[in-house]
Amino acid sequence: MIRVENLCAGYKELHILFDINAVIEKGKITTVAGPNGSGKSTFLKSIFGLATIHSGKVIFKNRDITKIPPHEKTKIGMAYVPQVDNIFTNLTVEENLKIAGYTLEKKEYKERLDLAMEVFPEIKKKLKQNGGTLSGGERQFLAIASALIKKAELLVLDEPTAMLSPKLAAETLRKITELNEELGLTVLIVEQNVKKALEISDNAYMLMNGRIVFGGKSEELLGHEKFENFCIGI
Ligand SMILES: Nc1ncnc2c1ncn2[C@@H]1O[C@H](COP(=O)(O)OP(=O)(O)OP(=O)(O)O)[C@@H](O)[C@H]1O
Repeated sequence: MIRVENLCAGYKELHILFDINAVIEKGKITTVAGPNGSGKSTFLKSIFGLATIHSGKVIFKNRDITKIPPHEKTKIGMAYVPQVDNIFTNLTVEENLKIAGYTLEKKEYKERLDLAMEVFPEIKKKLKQNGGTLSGGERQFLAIASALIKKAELLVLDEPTAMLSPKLAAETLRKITELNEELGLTVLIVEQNVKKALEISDNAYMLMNGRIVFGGKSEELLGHEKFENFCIGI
């Protein structure tokens, strides 16, 4: 679904990622692991158009999207859910969902809304509540529900369980698996809880100092003799 070719990226003149080559397979969950500051979030931002690409390419569904701005990317099936600032806190839950579906016909919006509420019943109970009053987990759910309404095919999630209790973190990862298995969504995830993320994912990349040091099956990374070494600092 995504092919990243010889990507060098960062922030303005700052270089963070070096010569990244990666494939995000359609219908699979891919985890990006690596120590703090290794460039995981920058990798996601580069794909979504929120970092500076110095050279290389990002191909999405066989189309070169390297220079396409983020709002255009949402229209072609990509959704990026950052850790914070992922919803409109001054609007109600219902208004957030309506904004997500503003380009849809009424009937289609209703169908997408029903689907999103089926996956996230927690949100259905809070439609009239202001987004700002939701818990961290509920905000994640609302952000992902909004992506579902927008008919996202690729969900890019940056630390979706950060600051959640272990129980809610497990529930969030379970929902992500459900979206992948039942709705066929492709998922690219950076997760602080790297072992748990690898357990639900198919493929994995490990970044160190802005370079890929491992790319392959998640189980291979989990069983890698150097895995614990890799993870020092995570
Ligand atoms: N907006 C920005 N402007 C300049 N530098 C940035 C910006 N965002 C991140 N960086 C720098 O880029 C480097 C990589 O950061 P990034 O957030 O991609 O790492 P990470 O692997 O996701 O880290 P963590 O696990 O701690 O979230 C860090 O040195 C960070 O300080």
